[in-house]
Amino acid sequence: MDGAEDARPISASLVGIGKSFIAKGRTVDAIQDLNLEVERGEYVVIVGPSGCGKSTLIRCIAGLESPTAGTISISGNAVYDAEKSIDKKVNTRNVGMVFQNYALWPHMSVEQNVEYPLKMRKVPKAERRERVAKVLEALECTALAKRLPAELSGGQQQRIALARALVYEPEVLLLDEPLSALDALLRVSLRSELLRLHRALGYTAIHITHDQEEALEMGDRVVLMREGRIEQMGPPAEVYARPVSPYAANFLGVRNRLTVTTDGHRLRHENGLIIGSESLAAAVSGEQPLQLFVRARDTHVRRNAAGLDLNPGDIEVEGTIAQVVLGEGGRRQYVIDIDGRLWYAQHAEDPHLEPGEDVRVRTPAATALLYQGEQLVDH
Ligand SMILES: Nc1ncnc2c1ncn2[C@@H]1O[C@H](COP(=O)(O)OP(=O)(O)OP(=O)(O)O)[C@@H](O)[C@H]1O
Repeated sequence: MDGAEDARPISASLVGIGKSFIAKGRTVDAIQDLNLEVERGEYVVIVGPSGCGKSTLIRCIAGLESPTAGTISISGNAVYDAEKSIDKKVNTRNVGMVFQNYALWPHMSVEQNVEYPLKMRKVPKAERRERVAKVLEALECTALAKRLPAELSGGQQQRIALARALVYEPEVLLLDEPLSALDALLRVSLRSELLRLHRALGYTAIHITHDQEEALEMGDRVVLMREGRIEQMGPPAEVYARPVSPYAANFLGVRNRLTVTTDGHRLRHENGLIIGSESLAAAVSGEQPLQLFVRARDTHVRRNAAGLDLNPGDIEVEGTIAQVVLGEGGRRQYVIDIDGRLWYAQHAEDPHLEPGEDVRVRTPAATALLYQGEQLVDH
C-alpha cells in the first residue's frame, strides 16, 4: 500500500520547541529543540526519568506554560508560535487534560463535574445532558452519576476525570502521570482500561509517565526523553529490542552491564573473557569505550566445571553466585558477581545453585546489546 495514502492527519505538531527557566540567576534548558508529530488516534507515551522535561513539555502543549522557542499546532492550527507571538489560552486549544491527582470538584456530583467543561463552553443545557450521559455510559459510570467524588474509589475518580476531559471531544487528550497516585494493582488494571477506552473512542492521546513498563505497554509509540531532548522514539517493540544508547538501555531496565574491551578477536572484561564473543568483536571498529548490556530474562546460569561446551550463538562469562532471590512472579532469580558487578539471571540450568558457587552465565549473542560510546553496535 502507498504510505502517503495511508497517512493519518496530524493532531498535534511540535516544531523546534525550547523552554528555558531562569532560576536563581541560572538558566535551565528544560526542553531543547524538540520536534514531535502525533497522528490522529495515536496513543503516544512520553517517558523518562525525573527532571528530563516531560511535565514541562505537556504543560507547554496544554498552554499552562509558554515555550521560549518553536511552534505548537493542534489539528493544523497554531496555538503557540514564538515568532508570531501566538499563545492561545488553555481553554481555546481543544485539548483535554487528566492529571495524577484527578482534581474533581469535591462539592459537585459526578454528573456536575463532567458537565462543567460544557457549561464553560456555553453548550446548551439539553445537549449538555445528552453528552454527559453518553460519556458516562461509554466509561461504564452511569451508576455513579449522582455521587460525590468523596464517595468514589481512586480508580472510579480517575475514570470520572477521564470522562470530564473527554466530554467536549478534544482533539488531543493530555494525560500527566494519570496512574501514579494509584496503588500497584489498580494501576495495572487501569492501564488496560485506558487502552480499551482509547480503542473504543479513538481519541488522540499524549500520556507522560516515568514508568517504562507503563510506556511500553500502553504506547502505540514511545518517546524517551533525556535532558529536554528526545533520545529515542518508536513502536514499543522496536524501542525495547534496540535501545539506541546506554542511557536508553538503562532506562528500559536492561540490568546486566559490563565495561569491555576488544583485542580485535574477542571481548574481555576486567578479569576475564567474554567467551564466544568473536562475532561481537568483529563488529567493533574504532577506539571508544565499549559497554555490554544483557537482559536478565535472556540470561541463563549453570555450574562451572572444566570442559563445558558453549552453545553455538551464545556468549558466556564466569562469575560467582552472590544471592538467590525471589523475582517477578515468585520465580527464583540468581544474582551473580562478575568482577564486582552484579548480574541477574532468570534461568538456571542446574538445580540447587547456592551462593558462593562458581558459575557461568550465558545469553544469546543476538540479544546482547553492545554500545561503543553512545552508539549501538550492529552485530
Ligand atoms: N518553574 C520552574 N523553574 C525553574 N526550573 C524548572 C521549573 N519547572 C521545571 N524546571 C526544571 O526543568 C527541568 C525539567 O523539569 P520537569 O518537571 O519538566 O521534568 P519531569 O521529567 O517532568 O520530572 P518529574 O517526573 O520529576 O516531574 C528540571 O531541571 C527542572 O528542575
